[in-house]
Amino acid sequence: MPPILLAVDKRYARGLVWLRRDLRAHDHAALYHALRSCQEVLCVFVFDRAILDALPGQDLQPRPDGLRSDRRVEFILASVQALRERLRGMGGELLVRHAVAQEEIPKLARALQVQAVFANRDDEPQALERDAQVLGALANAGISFHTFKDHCIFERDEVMTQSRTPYTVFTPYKRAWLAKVDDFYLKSYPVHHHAQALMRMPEVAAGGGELAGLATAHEALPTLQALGFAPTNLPSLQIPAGTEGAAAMFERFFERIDRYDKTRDYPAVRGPSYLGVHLRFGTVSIRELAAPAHQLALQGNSGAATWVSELIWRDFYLQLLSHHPQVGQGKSFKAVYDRIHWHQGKHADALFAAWCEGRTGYPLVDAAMRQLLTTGYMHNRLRMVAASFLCKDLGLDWRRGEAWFAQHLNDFELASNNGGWQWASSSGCDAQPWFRIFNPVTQSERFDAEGKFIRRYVPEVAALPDKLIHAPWRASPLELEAAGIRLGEHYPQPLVDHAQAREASLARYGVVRGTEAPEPFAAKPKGQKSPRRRVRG
Ligand SMILES: Cc1cc2nc3c(=O)[nH]c(=O)nc-3n(C[C@H](O)[C@H](O)[C@H](O)COP(=O)(O)OP(=O)(O)OC[C@H]3O[C@@H](n4cnc5c(N)ncnc54)[C@H](O)[C@@H]3O)c2cc1C
Repeated sequence: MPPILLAVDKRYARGLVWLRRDLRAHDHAALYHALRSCQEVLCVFVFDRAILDALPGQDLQPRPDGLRSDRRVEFILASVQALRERLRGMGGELLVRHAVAQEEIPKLARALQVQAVFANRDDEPQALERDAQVLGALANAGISFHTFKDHCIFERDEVMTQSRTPYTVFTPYKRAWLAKVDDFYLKSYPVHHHAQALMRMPEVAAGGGELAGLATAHEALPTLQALGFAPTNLPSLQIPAGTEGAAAMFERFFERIDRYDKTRDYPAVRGPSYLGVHLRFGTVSIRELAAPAHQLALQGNSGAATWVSELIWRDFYLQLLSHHPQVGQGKSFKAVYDRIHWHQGKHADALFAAWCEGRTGYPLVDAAMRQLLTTGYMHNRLRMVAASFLCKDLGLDWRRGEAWFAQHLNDFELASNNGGWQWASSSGCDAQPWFRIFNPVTQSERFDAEGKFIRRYVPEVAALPDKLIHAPWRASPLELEAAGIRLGEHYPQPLVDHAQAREASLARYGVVRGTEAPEPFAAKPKGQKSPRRRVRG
C-alpha cells in the first residue's frame, strides 16, 4: 500500500514532482501525494541524456544528417507538450530539461528550494540505480525523496505465495491477483481535488549562480532535432499521443472489448487495444483501464476477462523483474539455458539481418517484422511467432531478438519484452516448453487464413492464392509465374526448412537438458510431466 500522507499535514512548503514514465496530470500517485503534503508543487520532466544518447535509432542505415529516428522520442515530446498545457491549465507548470537526470534533479531541487521530491517507482534495474543516486544526492542536501507505486496494480511483494515467495507460475499468480484486487487498488487518485497547490515558476528561479537559466528554461520545449532525433512517420500512424490520445483509443477499444477474446489472435483484425505505448509512457493510468474492464469481467464479459488477464501478465512480469533483476541483464531465468550453443559468426549475422528486415522467406514472419519496422507495433501473436522463429528455427540467441524489439517497439517495456522472449525461447519462468516449436506455416494458415495481413506487409506475394500465400515455395512454377513471382528474385527462398530446423532445435535444447530430443514430438520426455497445451498471448 502506498504511504498515505495526511491532507491536513502540509509538511513541506514546496515540493517537486519528477515525471518519468507517467506523462499525465490525472490519477497520478506521486502528484497526488505531493499536492497533499506540500503548500506549493512544481513539476519537471527531464529528457534524460543518459537514456537518449544511448539510443541507437531505428534507421536501417545511418542518416546523412547525423540524427536518429525513434518514434518513442517523438511520442514523448508530443505527450510532454500536451501535459505541460494541461498543467498550465490547472495553474501549474512543467519544467522541461534536457540533461542527465541523476545530476539535474538534485541540482534543480536545490535551486528551487524544495524540501521534497516525489516520483513514481520504476523497477527496471537501471532506473533503480539512477534513483538510488538521486536519493543520495538529495539526502546530502537535506531534501527528501518519496516514491510511489503507480504504473501497475500490484508491485514487488504485494502478491506473494502463501510461503511469502514470489510467484513464478502465471495461473496461480493470476488467481491470487484476482482474489486481492478490490476498489481500493483500482480507484483513481483524485489529483484535481488538490490542484490549488500547483504553482507556476517561482521568483527564486530568476536568481544567478545555480539558479541561472531556470527562468527562461521553462519557456520553450526542446525540439526533436535539439534532442538529436529526426521526425518519423508517427503522425501518419493511428497512435495519437498524450492523455487525450490514450482516452480516445481506450474509448474505441472499450466498444469492442467484449470481442477481444475471439479477435485478439488474428493480426488482420482490429482486436487488441494498441494501448501498450500509452501504458509504457503513462499517458493512461493502469487503474483507469483496469477498473472498468474488471467491472465488466465480473459481470461475465469474457472479452473483458481475457483483457484483464493480459494486464495481469504485465504485472506478473513487472514483479518478476523486480525479484529477479538478472533476467533484465541478459541472464536466462532458468540458468541451464545459458549453456545453449547458438549459431554465431557471419552466417548467423546474415540470418539475423534477414529476420530483422523481413526477408526470411516465411511470409507471416516477414509481415510481422515489417510491421515492426514500419509502425513500431507488432501484434502479440506475431511477437510469439517471430520470436520462436528466431531462436528455434534460425538457432539464434534470443537476446539478439530481444535487443531488436527493444530498439523498435513503441511499447518496449523491459519486463514484458524480456518475459516474452524468455517465454518463446523456453528459458523463462512458466515458458513455452523447450520442445514445443511454433510451425510458422501452420500459424499463418490458422491466424491469417486469407492472407490479409500478409498482403498488407508483403506485397511481393500478394497475387498468390490464399492457400499458397503461407508457403510460396510450395507453389508450382506455373502458379508462381501466374502470381508474377520468381523465388529468390522477387521474394526470398525460405532461409531454413522448418522440419530440419525443428530437429536441430530439439537437439540444441536436448543437449542443454541432458536429455534426448523427445520422439515423437508430443511424447513426454523421461521424468517430465506431460506438457500443458497452453496457448497464451
Ligand atoms: C517476444 C515478445 C515481446 C514482447 N514485448 C513487449 C514489450 O516490450 N512491451 C509490452 O508491453 N508487451 C510486450 N509483449 C507482450 C504483448 O505482445 C504486448 O503487450 C501487446 O502485443 C501490446 O499490444 P496491445 O497494447 O494492443 O495489447 P492488448 O492485447 O490490448 O493488451 C493490453 C495490454 O496488456 C499488456 N499485455 C498484453 N499481453 C501481454 C503479455 N503477454 N505480457 C505482458 N503484458 C501484456 C500490455 O500492457 C498491453 O498493452 C511481448 C510479447 C512477446 C511474445
